[in-house]
Amino acid sequence: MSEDYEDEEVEFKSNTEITSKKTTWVIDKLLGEGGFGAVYKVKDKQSGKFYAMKVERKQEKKPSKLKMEIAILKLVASERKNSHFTEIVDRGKKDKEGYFFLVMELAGSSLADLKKKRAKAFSAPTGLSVSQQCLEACQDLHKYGFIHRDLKPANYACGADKKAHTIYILDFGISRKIINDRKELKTPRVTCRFKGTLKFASLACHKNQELGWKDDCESWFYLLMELILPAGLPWKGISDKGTVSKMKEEVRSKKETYLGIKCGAELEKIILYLDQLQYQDHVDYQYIYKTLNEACSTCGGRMDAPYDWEKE
Ligand SMILES: Nc1ncnc2c1ncn2[C@@H]1O[C@H](COP(=O)(O)OP(=O)(O)OP(=O)(O)O)[C@@H](O)[C@H]1O
Repeated sequence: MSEDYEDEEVEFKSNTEITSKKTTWVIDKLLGEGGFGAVYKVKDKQSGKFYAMKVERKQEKKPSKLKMEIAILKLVASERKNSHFTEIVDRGKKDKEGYFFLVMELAGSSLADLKKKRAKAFSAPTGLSVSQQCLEACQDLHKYGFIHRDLKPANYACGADKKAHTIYILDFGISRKIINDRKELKTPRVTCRFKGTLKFASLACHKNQELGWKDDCESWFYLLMELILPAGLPWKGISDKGTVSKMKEEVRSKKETYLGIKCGAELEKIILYLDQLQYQDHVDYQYIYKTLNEACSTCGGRMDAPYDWEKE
C-alpha cells in the first residue's frame, strides 16, 4: 500500500465497480460518512440486489475500526430470530488502493432521520417498543463482553422494506471489550478520555470514569427520552460538557422531566434502577423490558402495534 493515500478519504463515484472474490459491487450512491470512512449503497452486479458497503482507509499506525466491526458482527450473527445486527455479505481489502471494505445487509433510515422527518416525537408505543429493540441489541452485544459507548438514535436504523419493524444497531466504531481472555471483567482504569456523543453520554463518562454495561444502558435511556419526550432532551443544543452533566443530574429529580407523556413514573423507575448500578454490575434487562411494557399499557398502547413510520 502506498502511504500517500493515508490521509485521503476513500471516495467513489456512482457506477464505480469493486471486484471481490464473490462478485462485482457497483456503487449506487453515498449513504453517509462516519468517523472512520464512508458508507455506500451498492448493487451486486450478478443478482441486482442492493446492500450497504462500509469503506475504511487502511492506516499503518491506527488500528482498523472496520476490523473490529467485522469481528463483532461475526460474533453476534444469528443471536436471535429477528437479529438486530446486519448480516455480513462480503468483505475484503484492496492493497493497491489502500482500503478495506465490508458489505452488509442494507438497512433503512436511522432513528434520528425517522424522527427528523416526523418533526415531532414518536408516539409513546412506537418509542417504547423501538427502545426495547434497541436495548435487545445492546444486551446481545454485552453478552459477548463488549460495550458500545456511542448509543444514540443515529446509530440505529429500521430495516429496509419488509423489515421496517426490525431495528438494527449500526456502528461499532468505538466499542470496547471489557472482558479479558479469561472472561474476567477488566480492572477499571483510573481515568478515561471522554468517548461518544455529549448528548447521550452517561454521567460516568462525564466524570472520565471507566464505562461498563450500565453506562450503555444510561445512554440508551437518554435515547428513549429523545424518542418520546415532546420537548426532546432538556440539554439539546447545549455544547458545554459541565452544563450538560449538571442538567443530566437534575432531570432525575425533576417532575417536569416527563411533561407531555403519561408513563413518567415508569421511566423514572428505570433510571433510578440504572443509577444504582456500578461498573462491574450486570444489568437486569428483563426488569427494564417489563417496565417498558408497563409504561406502554399506562400510555394506552401496545408494544406490538405498527410503528409510526409503518402507518404514515
Ligand atoms: N447497513 C446499513 N444500511 C444502510 N445505511 C447504513 C448502514 N450502515 C450505516 N449506514 C448509514 O451510513 C451513514 C454512516 O454510518 P457510520 O455508522 O459509518 O457513521 P456515523 O454513525 O454517521 O458516524 P460516526 O462513525 O462518526 O458515529 C449513516 O447515515 C448510517 O445510517
